[in-house]
Amino acid sequence: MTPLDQPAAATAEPWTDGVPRLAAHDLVVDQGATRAVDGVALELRAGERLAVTGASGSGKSTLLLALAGVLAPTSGRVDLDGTPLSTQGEAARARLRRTRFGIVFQYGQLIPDLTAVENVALPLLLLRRSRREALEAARAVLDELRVGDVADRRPVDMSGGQSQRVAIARALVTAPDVVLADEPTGSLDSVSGERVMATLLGAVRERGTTLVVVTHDATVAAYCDREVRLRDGRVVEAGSGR
Ligand SMILES: Nc1ncnc2c1ncn2[C@@H]1O[C@H](COP(=O)(O)OP(=O)(O)OP(=O)(O)O)[C@@H](O)[C@H]1O
Repeated sequence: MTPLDQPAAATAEPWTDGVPRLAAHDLVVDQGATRAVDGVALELRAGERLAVTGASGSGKSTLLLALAGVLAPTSGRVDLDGTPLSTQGEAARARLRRTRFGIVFQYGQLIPDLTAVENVALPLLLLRRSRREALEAARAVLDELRVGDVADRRPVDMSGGQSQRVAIARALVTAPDVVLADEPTGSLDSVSGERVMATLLGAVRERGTTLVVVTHDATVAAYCDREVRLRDGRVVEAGSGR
């Protein structure tokens, strides 16, 4: 079994300037008639890795989407480097999502008609990088995540673990400051899931990227710096992951 990444405490920087990379203040998010996130406060420094756990329906995915600025808060706010996302217009928020955030979903959500390398290059093409530059950068990240050999395959011809590595590569290719991952190994068996998670944890650690990962897996949570557990949209337990 591949061991998970080394604990991050040794490299975690102390607070330097007092401004967290990502912060939620009194965050409330309604989903239809449901108060999915109900007054969450969080502060994450650069390079910190947070696991969000909780039962199905406890608000984990909604919290993640609000942290990314995809879902607008009903009240409260999310700050990136001290600047509220909500004070930015939709176009500026969309640009922030493309440049500062990387998002990984449970089922990868790769575009089926594109090859792995084209899927990974896409965020760079959306940022108007040249096709050649984008494809080169995409191949480099695929190699790093040990899926360079499937670069020219379409998702249908990849295993679940390979697809998730490609999805992680797509989230990392723009060198985002924050990666948000929603059950990124939830569709995989435990051995394959652990390997993929080790890859993700190692890659963000190497880059000093802040990570918020929604997980049901206690092992994953244990290797993050911190864990918060949600119940009915509220943080019921917050503590060190280790
Ligand atoms: N689009 C929506 N419309 C209405 N209610 C929603 C919507 N999305 C989520 N909800 C409700 O909001 C609450 C939180 O859902 P959310 O998906 O954030 O939880 P979760 O912890 O991520 O669950 P899971 O582990 O099953 O993915 C649940 O009660 C859910 O039914």
